[in-house]
Amino acid sequence: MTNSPVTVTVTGAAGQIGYALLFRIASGQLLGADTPVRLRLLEIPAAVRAAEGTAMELDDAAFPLLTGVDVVDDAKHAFDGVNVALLVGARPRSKGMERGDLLEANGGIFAPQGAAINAGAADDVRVLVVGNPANTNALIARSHAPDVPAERFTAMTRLDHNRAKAQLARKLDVPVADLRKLAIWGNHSATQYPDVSHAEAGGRPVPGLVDQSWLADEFIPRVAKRGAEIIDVRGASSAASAASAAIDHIHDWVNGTPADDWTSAAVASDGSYGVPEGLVSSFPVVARGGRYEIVQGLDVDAFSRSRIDASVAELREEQEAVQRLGLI
Ligand SMILES: NC(=O)c1ccc[n+]([C@@H]2O[C@H](COP(=O)([O-])OP(=O)(O)OC[C@H]3O[C@@H](n4cnc5c(N)ncnc54)[C@H](O)[C@@H]3O)[C@@H](O)[C@H]2O)c1
Ligand SMILES: O=C(O)C[C@H](O)C(=O)O
Repeated sequence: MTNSPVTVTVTGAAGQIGYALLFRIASGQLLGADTPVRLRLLEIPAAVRAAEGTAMELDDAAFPLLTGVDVVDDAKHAFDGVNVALLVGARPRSKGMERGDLLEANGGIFAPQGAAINAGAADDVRVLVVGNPANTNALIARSHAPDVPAERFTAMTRLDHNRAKAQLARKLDVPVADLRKLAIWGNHSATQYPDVSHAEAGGRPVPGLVDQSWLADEFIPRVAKRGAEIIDVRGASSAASAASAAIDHIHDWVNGTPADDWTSAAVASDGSYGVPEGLVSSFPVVARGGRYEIVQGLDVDAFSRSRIDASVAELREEQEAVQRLGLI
């Protein structure tokens, strides 16, 4: 990143994730304390006034790194010259819905946004899709942006990764900072596979520290269904934790992951680990030189294989569904 202002566009800026995200971006937590930021807030017309209220609060916070805030209701303007695009704006699910139920409702948002990114984004644009169903929305946006390298369209599974870390730390009674090499595979949905088979706690292999029944019957479903659990308990879907994970995802993409660790992100598959090329699937990834790269050469045992295959099968079904809807 340079020291000239970076343009960051946040869609759904008046929503609950937007409200938790914007102040952290403006304070420098997204890109670092030396990088000035220009914010673009995209909303639907009915929510523009609320976004303008948030822009007023951003002014009032007097962030030294914030060089300007624009509130807009058209995608073309929102993505003109954008360097970092956070596609949050979408309808969240309510109690009893699966994320797949949102496919049609939210799919229509991401085709025009992909086209607007294709038309106007900066050459170094990085896109993170947060709005659900995030993996397939990223696929839709990417398919309308043929001039942007596929690797620039990612979807968020960092919240799942962070949730997995928190659950494992609690089980082992260790600080989260002691944990390395967890991975989320597949879809950001209940089929996702939170994988600890390569994980370490304070340098010790995690598989020797937990039993398989805890992993299969408690840990995996707890992490995979945490979104629904939050909706049930909080009465609204995760917001501050989702914003925090979005900050982590972009921060690491730009600044790199630590040498002795990896993280998780949903990226365009290159066919690694048998995941069909092009699907936006979560993998263990490292960030080097401003690029996310899939960690290669990991052993995948039979249990992991069946979990990864199940989640990838769901991604293929979603891909076929949006093909039928004419969205890709
Ligand atoms: N990937 C993840 O880990 C993760 C985690 C939490 C939430 N989510 C998803 O993030 C999305 C947003 O959640 P939220 O709680 O902030 O919802 P919210 O309803 O509070 O806010 C969504 C905002 O998006 C706006 N919006 C709708 N269509 C738009 C469009 N075409 N362009 C711009 N803005 C538009 C709405 O006006 C609203 O202000 C949901 O899809 C939710 O399921 C994903
Ligand atoms: O679960 C949801 O619908 C919201 C979000 O994807 C989450 O994981 O919290």
